[in-house]
Amino acid sequence: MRIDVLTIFPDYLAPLSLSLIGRARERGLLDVSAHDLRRWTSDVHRTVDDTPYGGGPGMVMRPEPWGRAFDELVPAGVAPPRFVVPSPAGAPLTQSLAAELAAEPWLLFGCGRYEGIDQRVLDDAADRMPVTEVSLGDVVLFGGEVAVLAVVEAVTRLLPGVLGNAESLAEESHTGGLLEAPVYTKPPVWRERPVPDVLRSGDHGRIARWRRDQALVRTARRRPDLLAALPPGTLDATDQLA
Ligand SMILES: Nc1ncccc1[N+](=O)[O-]
Repeated sequence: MRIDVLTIFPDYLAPLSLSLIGRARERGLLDVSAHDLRRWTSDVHRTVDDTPYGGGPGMVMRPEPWGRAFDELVPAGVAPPRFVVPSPAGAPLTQSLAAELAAEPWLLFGCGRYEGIDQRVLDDAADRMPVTEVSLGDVVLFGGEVAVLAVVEAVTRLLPGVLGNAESLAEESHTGGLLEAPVYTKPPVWRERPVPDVLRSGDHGRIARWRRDQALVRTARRRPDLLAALPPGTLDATDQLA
């Protein structure tokens, strides 16, 4: 997968060189480039923003640098990327959206700053590539960079070969629609708190049942909305929600 990020703070994307993502890049599974949007400015002050038409606080990102960046990065005649723009006005980032993005060969991320990006940038982009505005949550951040780190992590860990142990993909929260069960490791007792006996019983049937029950209870308590959204038939007669 090829990933390009347009930002005025390329250093914000430095964490993409660390850990699993860094190793995936070294192994050629990922090609990640952060581009300083100011590279496509044309004035001595390398201006990227201006005051909003119609008044209002703050500044808006001007369209010209974005347009020049698209012209260079996405020339006519090449299969275009999917343009992903983190924004509080975007669709919620979910595991299923991450899986959808993980199927794309090329993602171009646009990091908004200030009060946002001139709408004509998104309109111009939509003329040449699919555009997806995505939100990390109903909270306002300073800009899109932190959200890009989160989206890139959610997407790239789904790519074949990036995670060492494919097992962990199967047993995690939000994959089966439920929150995952609590996890334990050594020591068997810590500050007089024992690990639940069932987990040390070696009885894999009982362990799977216990984990499912814990996941159901947790989901019912913390995220009843997820329970309501479960596809029909997910819960069976053996599932207890209390
Ligand atoms: N919530 C956000 N605030 C600013 C920029 C991007 C955001 N987001 O969620 O992707």
